Amino acid sequence: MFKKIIRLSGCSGTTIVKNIAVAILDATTMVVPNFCIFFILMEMLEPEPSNTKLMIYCALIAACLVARLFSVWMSFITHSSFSSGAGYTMRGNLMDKLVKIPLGSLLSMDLGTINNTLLKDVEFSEYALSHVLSYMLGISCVLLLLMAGLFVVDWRLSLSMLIGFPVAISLFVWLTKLTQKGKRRLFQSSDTLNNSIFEFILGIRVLRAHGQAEGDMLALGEKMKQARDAHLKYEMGASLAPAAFVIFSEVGFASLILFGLHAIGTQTLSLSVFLLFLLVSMQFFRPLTQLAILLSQFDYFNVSLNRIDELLGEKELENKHSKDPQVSCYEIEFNDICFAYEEAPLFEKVNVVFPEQAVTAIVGPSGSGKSTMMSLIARFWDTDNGNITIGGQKISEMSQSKIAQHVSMVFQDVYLFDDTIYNNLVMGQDISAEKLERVCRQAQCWEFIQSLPNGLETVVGEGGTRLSGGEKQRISIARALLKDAPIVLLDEATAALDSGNEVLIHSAISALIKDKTVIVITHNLSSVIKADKIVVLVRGEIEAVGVHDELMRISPTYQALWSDQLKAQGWQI
Ligand SMILES: Nc1ncnc2c1ncn2[C@@H]1O[C@H](COP(=O)(O)OP(=O)(O)OP(=O)(O)O)[C@@H](O)[C@H]1O
Repeated sequence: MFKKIIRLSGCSGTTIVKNIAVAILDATTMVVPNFCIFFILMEMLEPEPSNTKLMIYCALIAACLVARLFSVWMSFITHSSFSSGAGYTMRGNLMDKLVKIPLGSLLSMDLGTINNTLLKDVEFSEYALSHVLSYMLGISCVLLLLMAGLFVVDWRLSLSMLIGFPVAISLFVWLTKLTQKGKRRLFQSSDTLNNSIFEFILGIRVLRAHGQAEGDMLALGEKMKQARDAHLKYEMGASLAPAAFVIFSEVGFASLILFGLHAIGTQTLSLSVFLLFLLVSMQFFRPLTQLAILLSQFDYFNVSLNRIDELLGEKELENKHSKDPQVSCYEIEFNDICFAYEEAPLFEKVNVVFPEQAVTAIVGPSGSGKSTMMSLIARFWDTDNGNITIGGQKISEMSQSKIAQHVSMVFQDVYLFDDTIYNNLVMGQDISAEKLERVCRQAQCWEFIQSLPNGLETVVGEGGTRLSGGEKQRISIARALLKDAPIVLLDEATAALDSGNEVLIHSAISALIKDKTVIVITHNLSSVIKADKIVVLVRGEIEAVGVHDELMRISPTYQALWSDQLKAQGWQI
């Protein structure tokens, strides 16, 4: 476990040595005065006490008090800087990991679990490193020093003090192991509840519209109860180990008194030594209770560390070459692509070319793999076999940032950040005011931005909640236009818009796709008639490739899609 702490916290050997040194100094300043008091008492019981010796003991006590001020201050600084440094490193590594794992895997993870790991587990680790680990270290040093001192004075009494330890330690380890499952259950119930709370907030509109405002459908009440029960069960189980440890180790106190009285009776022990043991045993058994509680908290910390470690162990997108290959043309090619989300393959040896500076439409029934094709081009997932190339260069050898430079995407669901329209548009790029206005006009969003109270400085709310669907869509097109990437992927970009918005967005899209390699997915077949190439996809297989007239002759699926669309247009509400 210590290896894991060092690995995950990123702390150096020097930091560990510093922490241990401070703990030893702290413990020494606590233990030495006890023995000095004993020696002062012994000296005073002598017929002629030595003033020099008494002065030395008093000076030692004073020196320990001064050193203690320093050690307390030092331990506060070293432990806090260790724990906050470790928290910073863990959070940084986790964020770095989230950037490197395939987007598809990331999106399929539970939001509640990621949130709990990034916030709760890291926070608890910080707390455990600054409070639990440091106190454990300090208390252990005090106990070891006290015991070493006592062994020097009288090993028989020392052994009698430790008589209950073998049983106490065995019971502690056994009971701690027994609560492992409870700990996992506690974390899982917290993740599940957290996830449902996220779902509740994100889906609040749907829930209210369906009279589910109290979240009954998500069984929030039940999940809260489960979290409460898991917590209660864990607390009850977790308190057993420290309780058993304290009870059995304190048997040593009774054994010390019995053995001490017996030894005094047989005149093999002096009263002063017995008094020393009684005095020091108070200092010994009290911190032992604290140590037992800290040890069980430390075990809880172990679960948090494992969860952080698990997330850090998630598979990353592979980058086979350190240098990004140069791309001079933007034709996209699928060569023998095999891909499966889970067990069942979706694509098996798919071959298709998306020509440069041409519009290719992908059509096919729902679930045939159209969006997956786009996700693979953007390298949200890595393929299981085969290569996707841009201008002949494998995308598996390109970094995420390089692919992002080549590819712009516009989806049906637009996400805007809770920031100004300006920042949502430029996305960190340095763009001149003239260019911004020109692009916004092209994307048909300049007028409505100007009509907002703060224009470009208007804050849009989380996810862009203060804007309409059409407004958000035009901003996302302006964003893609500003990026000016040579490849544009449009996934149902105009679905769910009213006809007024659709006209505006179609003219915005025309500006976006000019002279670009464009791949478009749309259920509105009338907009694919003019496409340079149409790919018909059925259950992950390419049924036919061609232009509209050809496909109307050779592709049964394309004919069926048209026939369905014409029927749907005849529908009346
Ligand atoms: N993240 C995922 N994990 C597991 N399976 C997935 C995932 N995303 C999609 N699928 C499955 O892969 C198949 C293809 O999905 P995809 O979204 O690519 O189809 P599509 O043709 O774009 O569908 P639609 O037209 O309805 O949007 C479907 O069976 C879908 O259930």
